Amino acid sequence: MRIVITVGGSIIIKDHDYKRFQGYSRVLKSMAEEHQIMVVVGGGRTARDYIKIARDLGASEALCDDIGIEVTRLNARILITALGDDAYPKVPHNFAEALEFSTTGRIVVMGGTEPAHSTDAVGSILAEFVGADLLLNATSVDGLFDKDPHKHPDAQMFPEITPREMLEMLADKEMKAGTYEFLDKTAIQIIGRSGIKTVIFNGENPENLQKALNDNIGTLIVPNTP
Ligand SMILES: Nc1ncnc2c1ncn2[C@@H]1O[C@H](COP(=O)(O)OP(=O)(O)OP(=O)(O)O)[C@@H](O)[C@H]1O
Ligand SMILES: O=c1ccn([C@@H]2O[C@H](COP(=O)(O)O)[C@@H](O)[C@H]2O)c(=O)[nH]1
Repeated sequence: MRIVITVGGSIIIKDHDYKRFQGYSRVLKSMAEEHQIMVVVGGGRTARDYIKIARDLGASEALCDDIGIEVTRLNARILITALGDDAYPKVPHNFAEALEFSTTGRIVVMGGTEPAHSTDAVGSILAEFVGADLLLNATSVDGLFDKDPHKHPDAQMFPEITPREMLEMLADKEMKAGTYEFLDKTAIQIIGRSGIKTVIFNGENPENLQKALNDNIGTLIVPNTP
């Protein structure tokens, strides 16, 4: 299978520990023995810190986004470093490059592309662009809940949800650098139109990347009903 995996900055660059990158790299290498793997890495707290400095200096939202993109690409380079020869050595800056690099048979790792969305959106566009069979969204919570589980202990996780239902949940969320909500609108719209099978799951433990392939974990995004 051709699989696109988005790895949240919230989990991979959580504590700036090289062992985390080693953990993800081990599992990704093992998955790449059977599947074609393309990875999109998020920016995490580091991106938010840099975006805040830029915003406090009066930078526009687009410039703040661009700074966030730089951080995601830096995180991608660190994962490439951990993967060694199993990864293509350069971070693609667009989808055509990502597809071209993937023809080498190596794992492709990228960060952001252009302003105004999250790396989750990059993952969904990449999945559509390369015709992926599966999009895995590894994040810091067990799946999509009816409200933020970090703020509401009574939040309930959806085992399944449609893109349309997700968009209704996000209708009045703001769109600012570093604050794109958990799977932003662009990501959901692309998942909706491409109909790609998508699983949102807790990727704090790298083994869950493999588990999300076969086991019933997290939230499955199912196609909209007509
Ligand atoms: N309805 C919801 N269901 C699940 N999580 C939610 C929801 N609303 C808000 N969140 C928050 O979204 C966070 C995950 O988003 P975050 O932006 O950290 O994602 P990420 O993609 O893993 O990391 P990063 O954006 O740093 O790359 C969770 O920690 C949770 O607190
Ligand atoms: O294609 C992209 C990717 C990212 N950004 C900006 O960077 C931050 C960090 O990315 P996360 O996916 O949220 O970790 C994001 O909030 C955007 O501000 C972007 O503009 N375009």
